[in-house]
Amino acid sequence: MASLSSNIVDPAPLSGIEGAKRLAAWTAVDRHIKPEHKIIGIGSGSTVPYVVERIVAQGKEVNKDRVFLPTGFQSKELIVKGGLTLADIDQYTELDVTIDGADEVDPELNCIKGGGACQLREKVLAEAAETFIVVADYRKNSHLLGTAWKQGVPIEVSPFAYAPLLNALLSPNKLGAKSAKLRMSPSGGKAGPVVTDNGNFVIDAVFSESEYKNPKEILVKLKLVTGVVEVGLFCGMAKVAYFGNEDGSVTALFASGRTELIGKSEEILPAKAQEN
Ligand SMILES: O=C[C@H](O)[C@H](O)[C@H](O)COP(=O)(O)O
Repeated sequence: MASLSSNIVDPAPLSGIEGAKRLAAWTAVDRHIKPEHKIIGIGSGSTVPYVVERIVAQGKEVNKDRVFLPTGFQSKELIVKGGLTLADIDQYTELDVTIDGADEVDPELNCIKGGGACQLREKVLAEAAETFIVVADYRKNSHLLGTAWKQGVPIEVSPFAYAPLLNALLSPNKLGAKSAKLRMSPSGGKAGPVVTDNGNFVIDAVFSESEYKNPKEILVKLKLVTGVVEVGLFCGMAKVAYFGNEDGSVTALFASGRTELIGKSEEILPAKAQEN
């Protein structure tokens, strides 16, 4: 198998949270995007640009035979601007690898996703991939969902069904969320609710600690509600989650329960070399 590291050029160093995101993203790309991988899913959020950056750095030669599937408008832009070949799930129904960010990840690799309202397409590309990898900074590495990400589970809902869903979430004898609200556009944006890439609304619902201990149960009960398009709980999907740490190391959590601490720099940031 050809090595890719000789094509990789180091950009300017980054520190803090951004540095941690980049470490996680680069480690995931170095370990999981190999020359034989031709159909690749690109997730959404602020960590994923570093994924694309590292893939682009693998060079034109290896990327010319690959196609990249986006999970939304943002990743589509990243793919196009990176000079990579854009494709869609209706052309390629089976992917080699999908790499995506997460809002929070528990020790069993259950994830809350959808902080950027992309969970539907993200889940489709995660499910269709042979390998689904999560990348995040250390703040997302959590012992229990709902402790680091407090704004709730993002639920994409058909606009027609949002009011009854909100009512059911807030009713103790129905879905019994602790709180739930329709996600609104931030001030200065469009007045009114956030509208997803699929034309739907998002409700963020907070659940109790005991419920977060069984995220799959929350997922199943929400998915049975008519009008719910997708729930931002990814259970039993990721093979590995990489968390960039403040000290320049990366923690890898595997679906098997194994944890690996990947040491600083040399392995992760290969020496400057020639780009194609
Ligand atoms: O809808 C958005 C996605 O699920 C993101 O992957 C998630 O919000 C994590 O984003 P970030 O990398 O910005 O923390």
